[in-house]
Amino acid sequence: MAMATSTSAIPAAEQAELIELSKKAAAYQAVKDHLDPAAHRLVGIGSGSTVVYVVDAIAALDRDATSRMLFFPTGDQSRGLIEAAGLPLGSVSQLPVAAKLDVCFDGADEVDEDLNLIKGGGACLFQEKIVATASRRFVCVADYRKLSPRLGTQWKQGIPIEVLPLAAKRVLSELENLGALGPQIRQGLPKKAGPVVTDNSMWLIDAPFKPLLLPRDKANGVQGGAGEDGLWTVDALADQLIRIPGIVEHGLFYGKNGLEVKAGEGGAQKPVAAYFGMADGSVQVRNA
Ligand SMILES: O=C(CO)[C@H](O)[C@H](O)COP(=O)(O)O
Repeated sequence: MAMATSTSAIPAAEQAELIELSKKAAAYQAVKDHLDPAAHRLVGIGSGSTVVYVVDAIAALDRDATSRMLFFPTGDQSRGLIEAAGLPLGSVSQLPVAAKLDVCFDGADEVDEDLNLIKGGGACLFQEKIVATASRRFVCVADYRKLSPRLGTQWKQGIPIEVLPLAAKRVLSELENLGALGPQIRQGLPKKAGPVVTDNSMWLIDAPFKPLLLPRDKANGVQGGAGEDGLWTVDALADQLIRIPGIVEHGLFYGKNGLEVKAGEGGAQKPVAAYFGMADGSVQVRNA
């Protein structure tokens, strides 16, 4: 089982620099391996700090090729990145349902052994899910801190859940009933007083759960998985969350990836590959 490399003995400033370098390495490698300038036309651009390097890597490619492409953002931040890089801007609202993006690149807060993800730490997840499911291939870019055996092991602040503001309190109780450990409405302080408001004018709840199981854990005799004692498999919890009235979308990306769905079948949320920049400067790739 691959584990995050420990850097705890390194001074904070050096650690921050290592993290930036690792994000950059992952992003450049992912773009090199998965964006085909000769063939690809429609490209999704996710949100977060690692995606900044994805856009840098794309902007450094041959302009004749990238000017023939359209780049689809997952929110206000990525729209700004695409525009600042002078790349052609698309809009998912104008993309026919039958049309697929060739590839999309996005970050994650945590990635498990089966490439299930937690996303939404940067308050974007709903449009990210739309873009991921609209793409043939979703490629995840991250640094070594995101590598995890099971979701909820490294990322302790909880699963980000986008909610309709008027339903937020009811959703908090429903989450507690499912076993969430102290779910909270995300607050904007120190930069904004009151709840964080998403690009879709919603609020966010961060809902910590015990680490989420994979189907094989149950087969291997681990108890729980369907909510018993607050223990869930990723799929069972994700299916349960989306049934709660007031939850617009949650930050679990799970189920199938773009290579697993049949032609005409949609709904692939998982990446086909995840690129992790490591503390030693290398890039580790987890393929589906
Ligand atoms: O889901 C996201 C935004 O809501 C990001 O992809 C996720 O938070 C990772 O961000 P970063 O690349 O800054 O670590």
